[in-house]
Amino acid sequence: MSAMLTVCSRALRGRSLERCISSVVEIPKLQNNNVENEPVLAYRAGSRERAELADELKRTAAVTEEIPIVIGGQTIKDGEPQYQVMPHDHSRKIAKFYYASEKTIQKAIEASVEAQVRWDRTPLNERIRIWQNAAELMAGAHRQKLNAATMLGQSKTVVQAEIDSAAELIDFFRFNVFFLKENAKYQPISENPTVTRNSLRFRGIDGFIAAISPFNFTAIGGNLAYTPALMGNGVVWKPSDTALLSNWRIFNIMREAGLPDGIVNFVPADGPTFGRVITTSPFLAGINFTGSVPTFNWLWNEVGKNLNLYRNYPRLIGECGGKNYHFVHPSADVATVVNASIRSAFEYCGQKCSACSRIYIPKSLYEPIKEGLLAERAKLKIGDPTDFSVFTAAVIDDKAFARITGYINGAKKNPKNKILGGGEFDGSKGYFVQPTIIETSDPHDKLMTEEIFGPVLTMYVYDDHDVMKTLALVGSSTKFALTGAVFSKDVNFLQIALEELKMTAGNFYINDKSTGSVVGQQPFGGGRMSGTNDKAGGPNYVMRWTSPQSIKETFVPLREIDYPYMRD
Ligand SMILES: NC(=O)c1ccc[n+]([C@@H]2O[C@H](COP(=O)([O-])OP(=O)(O)OC[C@H]3O[C@@H](n4cnc5c(N)ncnc54)[C@H](O)[C@@H]3O)[C@@H](O)[C@H]2O)c1
Ligand SMILES: N[C@@H](CCC=O)C(=O)O
Repeated sequence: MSAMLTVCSRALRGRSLERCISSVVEIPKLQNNNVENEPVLAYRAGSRERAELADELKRTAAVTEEIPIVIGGQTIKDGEPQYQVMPHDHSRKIAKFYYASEKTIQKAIEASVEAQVRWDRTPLNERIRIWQNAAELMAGAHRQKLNAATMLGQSKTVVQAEIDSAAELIDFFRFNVFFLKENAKYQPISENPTVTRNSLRFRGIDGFIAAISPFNFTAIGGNLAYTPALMGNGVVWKPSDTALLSNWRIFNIMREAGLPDGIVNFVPADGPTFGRVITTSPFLAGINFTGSVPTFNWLWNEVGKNLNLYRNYPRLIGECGGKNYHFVHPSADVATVVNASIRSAFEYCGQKCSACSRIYIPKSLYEPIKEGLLAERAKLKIGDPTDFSVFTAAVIDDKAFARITGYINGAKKNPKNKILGGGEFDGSKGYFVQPTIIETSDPHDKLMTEEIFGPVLTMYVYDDHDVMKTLALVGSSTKFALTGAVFSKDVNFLQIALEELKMTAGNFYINDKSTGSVVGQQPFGGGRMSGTNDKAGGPNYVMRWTSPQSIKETFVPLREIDYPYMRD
């Protein structure tokens, strides 16, 4: 229906209960809705995808790509150059970029605020078309460019890149469109639409959204910046220094897909400088953050301090760290526990927010599980991620290397802790830390309670008859509640665990590893200090980025003030 304003002349002559004007509100007609997860390609020897990836890896590794700041379509090269290096070979620079100055960040804010007004008027169908184009480009022509940048820049093996920078990224783009359409189906009740018509429309939020993304998932950068944009917002995107190249490729795909300049502005910057400028802007409408607890706490505190400055209450969405657990019951299947724990703890060097880093094992299963974990750990090949036989590569940077090895060195000195496997590291060529398994006698040791974010798995062995007491420790010993898994063949126990562990994980797995959530299948996010649990990949996430407006239109003139009972 096109927007109409037809004035009824008879009504204007004063005849009551007559339709006066027609509706001016257009409810968008959105095409039929269906969606499926992007298939994960296998990269078997001789496959087309493997050959295409090999070419792209060569092309990407051959140059140091120069990445500018982009504001309103204008490219800027501000300040001292910075470099993104390959974590597994840190002498090799993969990208050169620039930290935006305070003035440049301010300029990006102004461009986003201005663009938001225009963009919010762009019909939903037009926005959806751009997102669908982008998903097709990511799935086809640019898939291997995204994967190559993620493998070389963030040191991911092919399977870890494919599930992230291909499948999950594409899924975010397709599913957010799907959820937007599903949510748009709801229109409020209109009891008699010829007299009064009620409607609800999605608006962006006036101001700008700051998207601040982590290094460990290319897809998360894309989701944090572009889901607010889909919903009609202007965005200032600060990518992580150590994921710049892959994030830059997303930015360019969105331009190619047809996103107008200025809606998302690409602003690499020093974290605290960026944080200070955005939290002191009156136009701050929201922060879409994924990263560590200290950074999110800092941002939250700054927003609190500046509350009187803002035009809106800024929405604070923060998905943070975890101390994810595997809890093993005496009835568990040992092989599943071993394989799931190795994958969860050591894939991508334990640098998934969902990685298992503590495991509770009953005494009765101690020997087979310990032996299994150590045997499998010893087989893992660590090295250059472009070598297809490698299980995992290097940790992201020198800071991560220092933090993780600090925990390992601390464990070596503590008599309560015993390194059972691994414990070696070498940062001379790349930031390599061997997958490490530690046994502790103290369930409150920092190895069992703090986020390490590296390839370190700590086990605590409990007496079988203390199973309930140990279950209680899972939630009481740490402030995090992101992911967790319980392994058991005893249905009664699983039912108890489901209740006892309810608040210990936003993503809870039964007889499966704590990692590997899929968009649309396991919407992701944790509670307690693991974040605001807005469930990326779920139906409500898009709704966090709209400020909906309720509209009531009345088509008949109002002729009196008194109510009928007053005349009875
Ligand atoms: N819950 C989830 O969904 C989820 C997903 C991925 C990662 N994570 C968490 O992210 C962390 C790892 O990522 P990281 O090392 O990139 O985290 P980080 O907190 O160091 O950095 C995240 C982003 O914040 C920026 N930043 C740093 N200080 C800032 C400041 N004062 N103001 C504004 N921005 C600032 C960084 O430059 C980066 O872009 C882990 O704790 C992990 O568990 C959580
Ligand atoms: N989707 C990821 C979590 C993202 C955090 O780093 C998983 O469940 O493995």
